Amino acid sequence: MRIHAVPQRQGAVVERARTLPAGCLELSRLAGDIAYVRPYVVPVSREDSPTVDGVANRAVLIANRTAQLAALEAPEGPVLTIGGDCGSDVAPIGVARFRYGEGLGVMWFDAHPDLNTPSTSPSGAFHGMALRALLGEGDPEFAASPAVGNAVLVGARSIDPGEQAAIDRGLVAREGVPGDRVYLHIDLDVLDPAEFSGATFPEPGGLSIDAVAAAIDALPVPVVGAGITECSTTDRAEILKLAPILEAVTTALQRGVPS
Ligand SMILES: NC(=[NH2+])NCCC[C@H](N)C(=O)O
Repeated sequence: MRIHAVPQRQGAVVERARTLPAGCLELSRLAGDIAYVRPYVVPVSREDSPTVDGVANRAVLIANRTAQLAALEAPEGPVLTIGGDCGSDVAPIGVARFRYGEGLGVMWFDAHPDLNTPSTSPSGAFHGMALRALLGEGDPEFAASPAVGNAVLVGARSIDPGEQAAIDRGLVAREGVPGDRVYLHIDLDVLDPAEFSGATFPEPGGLSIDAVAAAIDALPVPVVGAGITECSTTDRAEILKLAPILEAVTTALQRGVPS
């Protein structure tokens, strides 16, 4: 397997996002130690760019995607992406959708559904639009084509009105396993901030680290890719708490896909 560290912060606009790049690098080191893989750091921009068409830092995000797509050309798989904001998981999931076809489903472990469009977003932050883009909607520049057909939200508890409307019309499910092969997207804000305090956009409540690891261990279908995003802390003790999740994810990825 490969580990791609994507120290992108421009998809988040909160102050705490300033430390996302450093948190990404620290978390990717631990992931590398656990998986015995040297992380590849994708050369994303450290700059900002203006809000265009309702998306903050839009030009920078497009440039960052080009760097990610170049890294995703590597033939060895599967890939564990360590973000960065949740927008850093859009390119790898889009590539997985191409590679694995319609049966690919996405499990979106996140306190937020990330189902905004530029017109419903309260912030202009692309990380809040990431899943909507993967489902083929929102800003056409980012809308996946082919789109992901099936996604399940896990742990969502801070939902904007435009996101609720998308859920109500059945764009995503709230339980079950979304396909015969799955991509795991794990925004660390899915966790209870009382246990892990290092996420960029924490929300009260949430899942325990052990519950997330157990849910991954119990998946009945192959895991073809994964992303762990929104780590804004460099506190070693805090990051070490995440080891059970990294173990579960790397074990699932290394198990591979039966041919
Ligand atoms: N993956 C995340 N941390 N998303 C935060 C999104 C917050 C809010 N819903 C927004 O669109 O701005």
